[in-house]
Amino acid sequence: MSAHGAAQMMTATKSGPLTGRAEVPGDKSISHRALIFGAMAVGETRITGLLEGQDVLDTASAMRAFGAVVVQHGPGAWSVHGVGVGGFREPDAVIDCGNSGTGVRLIMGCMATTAMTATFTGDASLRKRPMGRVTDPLSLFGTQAFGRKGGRLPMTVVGAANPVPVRYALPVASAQVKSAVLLAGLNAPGQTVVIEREPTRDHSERMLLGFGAELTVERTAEGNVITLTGQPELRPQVVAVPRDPSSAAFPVCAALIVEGSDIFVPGVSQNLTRNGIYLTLVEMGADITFENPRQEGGEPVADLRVRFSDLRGIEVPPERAPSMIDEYPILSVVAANAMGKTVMRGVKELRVKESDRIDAMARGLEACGVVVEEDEDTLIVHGRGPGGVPGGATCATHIDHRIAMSFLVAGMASQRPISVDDASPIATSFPLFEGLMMGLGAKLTKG
Ligand SMILES: O=C(O)C1=C[C@@H](OP(=O)(O)O)[C@@H](O)[C@H](O)C1
Ligand SMILES: C=C(OP(=O)(O)O)C(=O)O
Repeated sequence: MSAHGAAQMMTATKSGPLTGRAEVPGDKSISHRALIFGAMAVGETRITGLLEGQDVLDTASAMRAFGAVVVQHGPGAWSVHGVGVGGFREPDAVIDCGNSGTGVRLIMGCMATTAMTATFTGDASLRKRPMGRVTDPLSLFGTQAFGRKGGRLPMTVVGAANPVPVRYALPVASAQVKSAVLLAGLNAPGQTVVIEREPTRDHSERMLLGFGAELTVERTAEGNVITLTGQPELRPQVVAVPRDPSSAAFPVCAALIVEGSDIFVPGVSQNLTRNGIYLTLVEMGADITFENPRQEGGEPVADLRVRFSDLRGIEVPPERAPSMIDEYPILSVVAANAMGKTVMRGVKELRVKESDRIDAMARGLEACGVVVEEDEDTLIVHGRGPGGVPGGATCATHIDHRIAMSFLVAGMASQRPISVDDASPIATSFPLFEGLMMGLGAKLTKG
């Protein structure tokens, strides 16, 4: 929801060893999609492990506004009575996607090829983010969009009454844009083709297949060519949402930098389009073991055992960026606690997330006594070695959950405490972060 409540300052203080079991919540990307695909299927989809973060709750409200019946049965247990592809009804109020880029962009896609009008808005962070990257390809179907200057929310989208299928090569590596085009293609006749040069998270493709759509992915010299046959009848599914590797990265990275730590993080998705952070941490010398690898809910998962480690800075391969795009803020905290410098190139997409994440991390790390270099597409962190970050600063979080969690993790290992000006956005993706981290031994205090 847009109404951003009172700011909640929070402080992290040097913590003893982190130990125990960290059960992180359900995957945010898969949770959004389970609700959306459930709403577009005919009949009842059952979901377990749904992330009950505000981003996902806002998507649940939006699906209700379009006519689906979305019910919570217990913690993480939800059902969606879908209305079928093309079966959405026109919402009678503005759709408020709160803080969620994934929510608004995917929902624009799924209504774009139905003859109806919907107006979208979000919080102060989401209203700054570019929507043209989605409305440009949607216009090829015949959809119209009227937003503020620069393609910003609030925005009214007029769905195409007679959509045509499209062939679209993604100009940016974005699973949100890919998914919006595929969702729009569902209600267009014929075949919609999306070409992605660099692979991005593939949850939409997996889920479309699971819900019974006809979809092929061809790996060619120009990248992945994804072909979707329009106007299928989607069959309702039972969806078990695996634990979120992006959320897991916070306790994992905290354990790596807080001396003496040894934690267990069960059932974390190891989807290859999401596991870049784990490859990178292992290259830096992290002591992580991936135990009991198995399939859960159609995704590869493993249990992670993580111990405090002496880490070294590395060059992160730029082509890895799409598979760890949300993890650069926490990686830069790990880098500050490693020996030597860590070079992160090809990361300009970070500038259009909930905040400009390169700027937010660079300014905050500098305030904590860490030397940082940046340009439009690059972040370089000069490591100070284990426990070497001075800290003693209050960092601005800019309505960005990942910036807030990153600096709180930094404060668990720094010499002096680190505060964040507002921890409330953490509720968008990881509502139980504070309790979970304190349960492991982290020292977090409000104020
Ligand atoms: O499709 C998704 O669920 C997401 C895609 C990524 O965004 P982009 O598509 O903008 O890279 C990621 O940053 C976001 O947290 C979730
Ligand atoms: C970028 C993120 O989410 P979204 O784009 O959905 O707001 C994120 O969760 O880090």
